[in-house]
Amino acid sequence: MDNSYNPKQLPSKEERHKLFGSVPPGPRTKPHEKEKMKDLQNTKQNFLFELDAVGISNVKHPIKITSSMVPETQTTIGKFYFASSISQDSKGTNMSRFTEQLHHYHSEGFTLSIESLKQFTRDLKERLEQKDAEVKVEFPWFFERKAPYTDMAGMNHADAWIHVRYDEHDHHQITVGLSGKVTTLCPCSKEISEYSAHNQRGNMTMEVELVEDFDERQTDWKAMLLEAAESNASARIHPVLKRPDEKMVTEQAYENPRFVEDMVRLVAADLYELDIIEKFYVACENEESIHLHDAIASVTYDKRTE
Ligand SMILES: Nc1nc2c(ncn2[C@@H]2O[C@H](COP(=O)(O)OP(=O)(O)OP(=O)(O)O)[C@@H](O)[C@H]2O)c(=O)[nH]1
Repeated sequence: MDNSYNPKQLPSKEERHKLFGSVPPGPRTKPHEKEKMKDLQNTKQNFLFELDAVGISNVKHPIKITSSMVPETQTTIGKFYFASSISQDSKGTNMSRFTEQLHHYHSEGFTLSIESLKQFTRDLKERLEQKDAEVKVEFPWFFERKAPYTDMAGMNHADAWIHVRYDEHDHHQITVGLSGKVTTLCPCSKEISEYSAHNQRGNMTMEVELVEDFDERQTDWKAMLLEAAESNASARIHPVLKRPDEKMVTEQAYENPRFVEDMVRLVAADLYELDIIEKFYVACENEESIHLHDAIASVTYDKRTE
């Protein structure tokens, strides 16, 4: 064992790297210049199958979003998925072009919206030289919430996502979603007990396909989905509650008991009534306070099949 190194007189960084296994660079025989490099991705040959989606996922990037609720603008973290189909005769896609375009949009001060993602997918299709392109972005959305009696405010959040697909016929398919928490009070427990009723935190997930000409300036889809979930729950979730507020939400929950089945049906009815929605999926997952397991229910409905 070589104990000649004294921690108080460390070897140089280069020597330390050698100590831990770094070796000198090997001979460089392949070209450095882009134009001399082999372009495997663009090899044309019969590669057996056309692919539905080729791209990159899990791309975290700061994004600017707007809202009809306070705060009206905010910077949050988007997690992106980018893809396009590729033909049978194409070996691969040029993956650097996805993040290249994202950075370009970012440096131009882009605000994430359905409209900007429609443009983004059109540009992406061109940049990739493919027949379609899609982008999905998930992000935490923050909104101010006031207590029902004292009006004391705090910040709540929900997880939101937008998925825009641009196809070869120049059409956009727009899907948006929101996952947020509500309070639910058990109707069965209320019915059978002499006192009280157990309640839980319910996680509502709504994913809807919007009409192609949906206008975000008329409707904030995040606020719309949040309202569909919260207005049908036993009570809303609040960051700040003083005693008069706590009394109000407790009584409100007791007056509006909900099973998971009730939640998804009531939210489905609200979404059904909105003309801007063509198809919806609604799910409720209750973190039961009297069990270790959760209670779940979901419904999918496509108005176009009527
Ligand atoms: N197609 C493909 N590329 C990959 C894969 N894994 C890594 N890469 C990427 O290959 C990339 C090289 O990017 P390209 O966009 O093809 O580079 P390029 O040909 O110099 O770019 P252009 O000038 O846009 O044609 C790097 O960004 C790697 O991330 C893979 O499984 N498939």
